Amino acid sequence: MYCVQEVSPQIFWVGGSDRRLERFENMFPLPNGISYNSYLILDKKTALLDTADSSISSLYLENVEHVLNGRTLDYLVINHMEPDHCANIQDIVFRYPKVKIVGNSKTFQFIEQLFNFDKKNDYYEVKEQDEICLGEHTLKFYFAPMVHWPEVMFTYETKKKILFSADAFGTFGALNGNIFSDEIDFKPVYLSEARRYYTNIVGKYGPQVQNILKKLSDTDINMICSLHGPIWRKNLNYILDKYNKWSNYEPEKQGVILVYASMYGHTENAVSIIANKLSERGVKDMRIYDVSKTHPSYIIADAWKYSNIVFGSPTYNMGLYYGMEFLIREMARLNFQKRKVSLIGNGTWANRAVKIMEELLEGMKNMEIVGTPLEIKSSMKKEQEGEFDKLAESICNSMK
Ligand SMILES: Cc1cc2nc3c(=O)[nH]c(=O)nc-3n(C[C@H](O)[C@H](O)[C@H](O)COP(=O)(O)O)c2cc1C
Repeated sequence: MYCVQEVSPQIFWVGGSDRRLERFENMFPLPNGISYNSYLILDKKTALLDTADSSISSLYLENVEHVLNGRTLDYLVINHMEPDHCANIQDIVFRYPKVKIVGNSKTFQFIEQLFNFDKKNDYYEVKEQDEICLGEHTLKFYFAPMVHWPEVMFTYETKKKILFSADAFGTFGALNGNIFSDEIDFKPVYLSEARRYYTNIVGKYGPQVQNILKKLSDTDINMICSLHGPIWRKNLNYILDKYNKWSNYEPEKQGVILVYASMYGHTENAVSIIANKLSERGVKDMRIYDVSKTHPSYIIADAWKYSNIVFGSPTYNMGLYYGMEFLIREMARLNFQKRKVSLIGNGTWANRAVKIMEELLEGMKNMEIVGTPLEIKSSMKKEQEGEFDKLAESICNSMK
């Protein structure tokens, strides 16, 4: 049976959640599932904003049919062509053959690449800030290229001041009956997953996120409806402030995460010793991660949050232990920047770990090496403790 909620009079959430999917994009673990949001506006004309993933197709189509209650669908607005949101386009255009498909030139290019139906005559191409009047509600389109994909646009409903923001402001995590962020204890339940979603999925495109935030800075917004996760209708500045920080690559917190690779425990031991020394000097709320144990998406999310990172890695076949190399390369690929980094390298006959980590970091913007990198030979010895004290001191000073 259908499962929908009213977002505002005449506007309905017709999406659904998938709690079975193991990994988003077949890559990112989803311990709490994910929601696929879609919205339907009933006015003189009807408009559906985006569709949903194929995993929830049958529920989704029933939801749309239920809310339309026998009416026809006039517009299908495509803010984002990624398959987790556009998978039901074909079903929608076949069920509602008079529907106009609203998008930009890139949207239509991607539709033709992904699908095999020919509905060119029903394309309704919009340009930046074009408007479509539905009756009392008016949709205004703001292009947000590369706020994940090049065709992305945000749709702003001018009467109720609702921003339909595509993937922006989205989060991992299924919806659990409550679809509004103010009905949920957002911070403990969703914030870390919102950060993990942003940093890993959209994080590379910080400048593009800044562009759309600037473009909309004079626009009154009462509600933000993303394609994933809860809707924002209260305390919007909270999530806008997070997005501003995240897209500027600014840390949310002065603090340290320590990330290590270790086969036999000696590099782990060195990292634990530094963490203890930092704790003795008053550093609070640290995180230690083993790259072989924790999925990189979690480490990247916390790296975005904290000001300082300590990387510790063994040398492996004259290279860097590959979990560590993968992680740092992935951070670089995501345009990660503006952090203070300290290094610990380990090796038994030719220690190359520090050198390689330094080279990888040199390719990233505004990464400052804090303290003298530590090189250990196989295992940490008492005679080296002074160097560890100095490194801990430098890290603490860098956070003042
Ligand atoms: C497959 C393999 C390759 C290694 N290659 C190197 C190397 O090229 N140079 C080197 O100095 N040590 C090398 N080592 C030794 C490790 O760096 C050493 O075991 C490590 O520093 C110990 O740290 P851990 O106890 O944290 O694993 C290698 C070890 C293994 C198992």
